[in-house]
Amino acid sequence: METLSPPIITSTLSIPYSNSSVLRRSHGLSSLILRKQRSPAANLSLISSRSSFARASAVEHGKSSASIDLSDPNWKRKYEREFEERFSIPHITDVFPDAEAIRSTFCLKMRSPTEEFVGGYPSDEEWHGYINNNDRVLLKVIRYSSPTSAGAECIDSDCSWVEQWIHRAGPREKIYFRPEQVKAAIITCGGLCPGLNDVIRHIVITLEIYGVKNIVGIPFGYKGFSDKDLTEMPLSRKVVQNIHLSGGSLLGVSRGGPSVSEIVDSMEERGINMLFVLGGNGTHAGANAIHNECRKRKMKVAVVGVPKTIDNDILHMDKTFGFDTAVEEAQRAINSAYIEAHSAYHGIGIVKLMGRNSGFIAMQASLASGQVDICLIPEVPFNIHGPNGVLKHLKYLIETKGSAVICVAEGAGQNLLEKTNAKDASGNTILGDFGVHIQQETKKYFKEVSMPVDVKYIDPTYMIRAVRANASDGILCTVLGQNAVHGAFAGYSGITVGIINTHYAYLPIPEVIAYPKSVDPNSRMWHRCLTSTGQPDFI
Ligand SMILES: Nc1ncnc2c1ncn2[C@@H]1O[C@H](COP(=O)(O)OP(=O)(O)O)[C@@H](O)[C@H]1O
Ligand SMILES: O=P(O)(O)OC[C@H]1O[C@](O)(COP(=O)(O)O)[C@@H](O)[C@@H]1O
Ligand SMILES: [Mg+2]
Repeated sequence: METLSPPIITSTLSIPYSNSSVLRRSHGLSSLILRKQRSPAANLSLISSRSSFARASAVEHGKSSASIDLSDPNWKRKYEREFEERFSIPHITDVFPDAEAIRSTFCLKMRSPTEEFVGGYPSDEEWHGYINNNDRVLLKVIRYSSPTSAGAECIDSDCSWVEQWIHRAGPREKIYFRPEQVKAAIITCGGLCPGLNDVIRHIVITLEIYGVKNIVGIPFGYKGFSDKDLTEMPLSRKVVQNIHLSGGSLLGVSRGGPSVSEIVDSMEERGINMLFVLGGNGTHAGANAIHNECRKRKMKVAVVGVPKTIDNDILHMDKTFGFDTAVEEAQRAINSAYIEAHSAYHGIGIVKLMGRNSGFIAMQASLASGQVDICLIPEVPFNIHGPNGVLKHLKYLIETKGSAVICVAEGAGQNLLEKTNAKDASGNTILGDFGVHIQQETKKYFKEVSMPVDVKYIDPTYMIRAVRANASDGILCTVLGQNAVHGAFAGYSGITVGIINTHYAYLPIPEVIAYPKSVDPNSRMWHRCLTSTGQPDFI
C-alpha cells in the first residue's frame, strides 16, 4: 500500500553507565522501559544510580526528543497521565461531537434478530451487564523490586511501581450507530491462522443481536476492495453457523493490495460504516490508516481490528488467537520427529515451525512437548559450527543419548544464510530456509566426523496454520469477535481488541504494532525452555 510508513517503529538507545541495558521506546516517553539483557555483562552492569536514569533520553520517532525527569517528585503521576493519554481510544465524538447516542440494542432477551424495529428497539432495562466507559484493565501486573529481577521492565533504578491502565472491552449502555443504518464488512488479511472462521462467525452473530441486517464479507483481504471480479459475500447467522468447524477463512486471505485511499473510496461507494479487520501487524497498519483516512474525510465509520497471527507477535496481549492451536498442532510434528529419531540408529529429528521475527511457537511447542533437545529462535543468537556450536552439542547428544530432536523457528539463523532482499506482496522480507540449511549442515558435519547419523527433516508449517481452532482458541475467538462488535457500536474506531492478564481490553492500534513482540531472552519462559531442553549457549 502506498503512502504509509512501515508498521515497525523501534528505536533502541543505550543508557549512560549501562551500555548493556536497553531503553526501548515505542511512542512517546511513557514507554521508556529498561530491560535486562541476558548476557552476564548486562547483569553486572545494570544501572544502580538514579541519576543515570534521570539522564535517559530518547528521540521520538522522526520527531522531537524527550526525557523523563526522574528528579521531578511528580514524575510518576505525569508518567501515568501520559500513559493514559497514549492508550486512550479514538471515539466518533472526537470528530462528531454532536453524534447521537442511543440506548444499546444489544439485548440478550431478544428472540428474533430479524425483527423490524417498528415498535422501537428491544431493551433490557434491568440488565447490569454493561461496561462503564471508565472501566480499566491493568496492563502490567508484576511489581518488580529490582532491575535484576528476571524479565524486569523498569523506569527508574528502584523499579518504581507505575499504574498502566487500559480500556476494558465489552458492551456499552449507549451506542453510536442505529442498527438499521449499519452496513458492516468483515475482512481477513495476511496469512492463514486457526480461528479466523470463529471470529467471523461471532462478529456476524453479535451484529445480528444488535439488529444489523446488512453484513458482508470482503473476499481475499484488502484486494477484495479493488478487484472488480471479487464480489461481496452477504453474511448472516445462517451462512456462518458451521464455518468454525473448518480451518482457513471463509472469506479468503491475501497479501498486498490497493492503496488506503482506494480502499476508503470503495468503502464510501459501498456505504460501509463498520469495518472489522482480522489480521496481523501489517493488516493493523492498514486498518489504522483506513481509520485515519475516514476521519480525514469526515466519514462516520468504525474500524475495529482483531489481531490474527500464529506468530503471537502483537504487543501487550497474553496471546493472539490461533497461537495455542499452532502450539498444540506442532506437538504432532515434534512427536513424529522424536519417534523417527528415537527409532533410528543415531537418529536426528529436525522440525521447522513458523515465526518470522518471533520464536514463540518454537519455544512454547518445545516446552510443551518435552521432547526437544535444541530449540533455536530468531531472538537468541547462536553458532552452528565451532567449539560451542549447535553441531558439537548434537554430537554430544548422539554420543550420550543416541538420538536428538531440534526445533527451529523459521526466522532463526537468518544471519547464517545468504541474503536475497526479496519481499512478498505486503513488503515482508522473504526468509531463507533455515530448516533446510541446518539439515544440510548436520549431514555434512557428521560425514566429516565419520559418525553415521539418520537425519529426518519435518516442515509442518502450512499444515499447522490450516487447522481449525482448538477449544481454548475457540473461546478466545468468540470473545474477541463479540467485543469487536461492542467496540464498534460503542463508537470507537482505530482500535483493536485483545486479552490482557486474562481480561479483555481495547487498545489504540498504533500501540500494538509499534514493533513486533518477540521472546525476551531474559524472560522466565525462555529460561524455562532452556531448563527443559538442557541446551547450552551456542556462542
Ligand atoms: N504498513 C502498512 N500499511 C498499510 N497496509 C499494510 C502495511 N503493511 C501491510 N499492509 C497490508 O496488510 C495486509 C496484510 O499484511 P501482511 O504483512 O501480509 O500480514 P499480517 O497482517 O498478518 O502482518 C496486506 O494486504 C498488506 O498490503
Ligand atoms: O507463506 P506465507 O503465506 O507468506 O506465510 C508465511 C508467514 O506466515 C506467518 O506464519 C504469519 O505471518 P502473518 O502474521 O504476516 O500472516 C509467518 O510466520 C510466516 O513467515
Ligand atoms: Mg505480519
